[in-house]
Amino acid sequence: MSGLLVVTAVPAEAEAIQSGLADPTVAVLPVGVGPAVAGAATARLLALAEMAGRPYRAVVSAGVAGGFADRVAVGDTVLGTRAVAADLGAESPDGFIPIDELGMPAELLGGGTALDADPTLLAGLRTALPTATVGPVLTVSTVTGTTASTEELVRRHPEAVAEAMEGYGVAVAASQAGVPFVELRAISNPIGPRDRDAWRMRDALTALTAAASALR
Ligand SMILES: O=C(O)c1cccc(C(=O)CC[C@H]2O[C@@H](n3cnc4c(=O)[nH]cnc43)[C@H](O)[C@@H]2O)c1
Repeated sequence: MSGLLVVTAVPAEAEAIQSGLADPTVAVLPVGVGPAVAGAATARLLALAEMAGRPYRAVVSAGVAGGFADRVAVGDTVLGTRAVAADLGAESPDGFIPIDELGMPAELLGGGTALDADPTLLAGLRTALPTATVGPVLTVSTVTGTTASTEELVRRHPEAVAEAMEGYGVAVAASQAGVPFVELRAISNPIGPRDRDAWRMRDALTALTAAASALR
C-alpha cells in the first residue's frame, strides 16, 4: 500500500505543502484547477496506483481558498467536514435548485452533491491542527465575486466556512475508488465583491506549509 496522496490545484500549493511535510511517504501532486480536471486527474492517479498493487491509503484535497468573512480570516487553516457541489443544479425564476432536488438518483451524482470527509482522517487532522476552523467547504466552478452571490451562498449553506474549486471533484474520485477523503485549505481571500488586491496568497501558502506537518 502507498501512503497518503495530497492533490493541489497548482504547483505553488504543492510546493508549499511539500516544504512543510514531516512524512517522506506522502505524495503531493498538482492536478489542475476546477472540479472536473482535479477529479479526473485524481481518479487516474488512484487507478494507476491500484493497478500497480500499491493503492493510496487516503486522499487529501489541499490548497488555498476563499473564506466566509464571519467564519474565517485570511491566513486561517480550514478542515472540510464535507465537500459540497454548491453550483451543481438548475436556475429557476424562484432561485437555484440543487441537482439532487431535481429527482436524479444519487448514483448518477457520484453519491450526492455533498460528500462527507472520512471521520477518522478528519479526527486525526483536527487533533494535529487544533486551531483549524472545521466545517463544510463549498466547491464552485466560478469564484464568487459579488455581494449578491455571497449572500445567496450563505443563505443556502449557512454552516459553510470556505469555498474553493476542486474538493468535490476530488471527493468523487476518492469515493469511487473507495479511498478515504478529506479537504485541507488555507484562506487566501475573503469571499465577496471581487477585489484581487485583497488576496494574500503568500500568507495562505505559509499557512499551508505550517499545516503540512499534520499530513502523515
Ligand atoms: O481573479 C484573479 O485574478 C485570479 C488570479 C489567479 C488565480 C485566481 C483564482 O481564482 C485561483 C483559484 C484557485 O484558488 C482556489 N481559490 C482561492 N480563493 C478562492 C475563492 O474565493 N473562490 C474559489 N476558489 C478559490 C481555488 O481552489 C482554485 O484552485 C484568480
